[in-house]
Amino acid sequence: MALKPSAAHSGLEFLKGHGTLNDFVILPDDGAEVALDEGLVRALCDRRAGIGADGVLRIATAGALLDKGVLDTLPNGVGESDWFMDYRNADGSTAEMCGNGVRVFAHVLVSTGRATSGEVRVGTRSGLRPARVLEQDGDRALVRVDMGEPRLLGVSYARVGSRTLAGIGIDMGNPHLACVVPELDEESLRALPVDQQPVFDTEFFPEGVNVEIATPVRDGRISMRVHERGAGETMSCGTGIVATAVAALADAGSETGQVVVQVPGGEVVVDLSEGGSALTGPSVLVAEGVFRAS
Ligand SMILES: N[C@@H](CCC[C@H](N)C(=O)O)C(=O)O
Repeated sequence: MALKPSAAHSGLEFLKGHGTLNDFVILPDDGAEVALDEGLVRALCDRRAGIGADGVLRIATAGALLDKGVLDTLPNGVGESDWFMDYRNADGSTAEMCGNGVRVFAHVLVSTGRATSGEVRVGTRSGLRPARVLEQDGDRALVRVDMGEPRLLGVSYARVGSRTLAGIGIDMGNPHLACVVPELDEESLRALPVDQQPVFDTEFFPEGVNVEIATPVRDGRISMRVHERGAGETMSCGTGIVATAVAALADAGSETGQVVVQVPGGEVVVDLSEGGSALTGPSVLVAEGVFRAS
């Protein structure tokens, strides 16, 4: 796709893409000219009246977002000339990070000529997340993202349907409760009402939380579902996948290693090293057009 940076016009140029079916409207808005308020994000993400997505990824330089007051300060490691992934959940709320989003964002930067292949510097509200497009065949790519150090917050609980599940709170830049359930298999995971908002400890997670439920590690693999803050159940969540890989490996007595994570939207690979993590998975661009904002 060869969408040019957006210019002032009556509609909004957009791209649509997904990473393991976690789908995004991408707004090329290099100079941060668009007033991306809650109403516009909701309209874009509306699956009937809009384009439909779990979230919006605005492409702008960090410097432009700073000038326009969207950012108060430059997050850790991010320079003014870096491309910044201004992420919004479908309900219009802002989130610090989106792992699948960074894969799609880096793919778009390379495919629109904003970045060359090699290491792509992606600014996020939780700091710099370098990404590398490992393979690209037009609208399909395989992208690896340096996801930073997962930070353990302690044990908490979520109520999902009639079950109370213990999990580990993990900060991936954004908050997660990763529940690895000992006796769970793929069939019983499918039966859980993950589409309903889980009840969680609001004192432990005052800013809300993304809740993941997963099977234990078997042959280096886990299966996971997620209820995302600000979006409901999604088919995949990159930050949640890394958090859950951390919890699943801890459950198996390890801190480092590789875990293949199966989510409803596909499969990704997590590599955990001392003090770091990486997420490798697909990015697919499916459409481009003009949104007629009313
Ligand atoms: N789907 C994302 C996470 C998006 C943000 C999340 N809903 C939050 O509010 O923290 C991912 O791939 O990481």
